[in-house]
Amino acid sequence: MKTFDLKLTGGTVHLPSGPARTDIGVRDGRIAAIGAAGDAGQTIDCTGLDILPGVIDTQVHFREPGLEHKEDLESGSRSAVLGGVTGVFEMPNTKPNTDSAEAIEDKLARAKNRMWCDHAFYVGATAANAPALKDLERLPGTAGVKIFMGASTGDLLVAEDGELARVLASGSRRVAIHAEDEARMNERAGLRRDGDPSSHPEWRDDESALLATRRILKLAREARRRIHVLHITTPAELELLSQHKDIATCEVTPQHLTLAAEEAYPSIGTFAQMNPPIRSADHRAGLWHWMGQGVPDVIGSDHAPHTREEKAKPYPASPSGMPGVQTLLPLMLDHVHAGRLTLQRLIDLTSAGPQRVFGLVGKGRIVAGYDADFTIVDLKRRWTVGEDWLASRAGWSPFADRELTGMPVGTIIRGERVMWEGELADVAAGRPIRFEASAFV
Ligand SMILES: NC(=O)N[C@@H](CC(=O)O)C(=O)O
Repeated sequence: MKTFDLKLTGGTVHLPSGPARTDIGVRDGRIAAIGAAGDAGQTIDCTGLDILPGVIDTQVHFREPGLEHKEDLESGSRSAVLGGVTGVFEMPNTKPNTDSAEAIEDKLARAKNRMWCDHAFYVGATAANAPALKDLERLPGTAGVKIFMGASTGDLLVAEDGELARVLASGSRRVAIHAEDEARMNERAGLRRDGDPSSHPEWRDDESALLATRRILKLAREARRRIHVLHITTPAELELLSQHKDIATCEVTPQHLTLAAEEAYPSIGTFAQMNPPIRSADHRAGLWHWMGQGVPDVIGSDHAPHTREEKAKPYPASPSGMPGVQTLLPLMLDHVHAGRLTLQRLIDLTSAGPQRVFGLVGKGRIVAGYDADFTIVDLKRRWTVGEDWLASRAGWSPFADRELTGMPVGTIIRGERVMWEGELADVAAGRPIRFEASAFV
């Protein structure tokens, strides 16, 4: 019998202590040894490549059930592994909404043998299911509860303080929040200019986001509940969140770190429309400032696919959201190449950060005993994002034709080579992600 099932040799391995030129031995889907000698059933030569802990994207919308013309669990997760992502948390604004035990069980059944990466599903909060959330959030394969404070794609919405308090009082896990203030946005609806998506950030302005974040922080403190504020778009929110680290974590997205209103709306119009909106270059600079201060905990893609035909409708009939799970890591590697953040910080935001924030079992670090999840990258490769490379059913990306430096070459999940140089394995074998007991207290 061989010592290992799989051995990765010759690569630069990004351990919690820092990068090291060493071999990794994998047995039974787990990391069995770092640096030890031994023979293996299969060896992958990683010379010249960097081996990162598997990238975990904690915000994707894969649209199944009900909206499969935009995406499904198979196409969305194929897109994920092609982009080097080994695990995803999938959002509840499907049709029907994922807001019950039946809906979670249905998604888990659909995921079996069809999802390429490991996965967990959020349960959507509503005024009606608030009492049940304390049980729903404990179902195996559940990522926890998601609250939409402002209306976006779908009809999940919990906007009133009383309702929000009831949701926060039901359960103990960290709750993911879409923080935009519904009442303020309703008052400002007249600011939307027909046919002009550049009015999107004027309507859903800074204050709409800041007000919602301020409200949820207060309610979370009263309920003694931990929260995770998704897709932050304003420096003011990051400054505020920096003072509430004991109960609040937060996410930034590659698109808010990369795009700016001044260029995006004139060039791609409604295809740049998302919630919360792409804002000005000054906002983008502010997000990078707070990135440098270590405030964001995770980077999530908010992969939110809609078809070209849907996106081409005139604003504001056009839906909000853009695909992104496949370009998350490539864009961020390009930012590393440009010197905007270190590779070590990126690893923290995409692997160790999600592990810490959500309490994943055996994922997020290259440590003996952990799942053998690796994202293998060529930091020097210069390439152009081609539409034929994109696997999302949406079929487009705001980043198509962009020249980037740094590319995911391989995706290994629990010791299986799921993607190598753009080629997929024969079978999709993603499994539900498990969570530590500490995630529930
Ligand atoms: N981000 C978006 O603009 N859209 C998301 C919903 C959401 O997260 O707001 C979608 O599901 O389309």
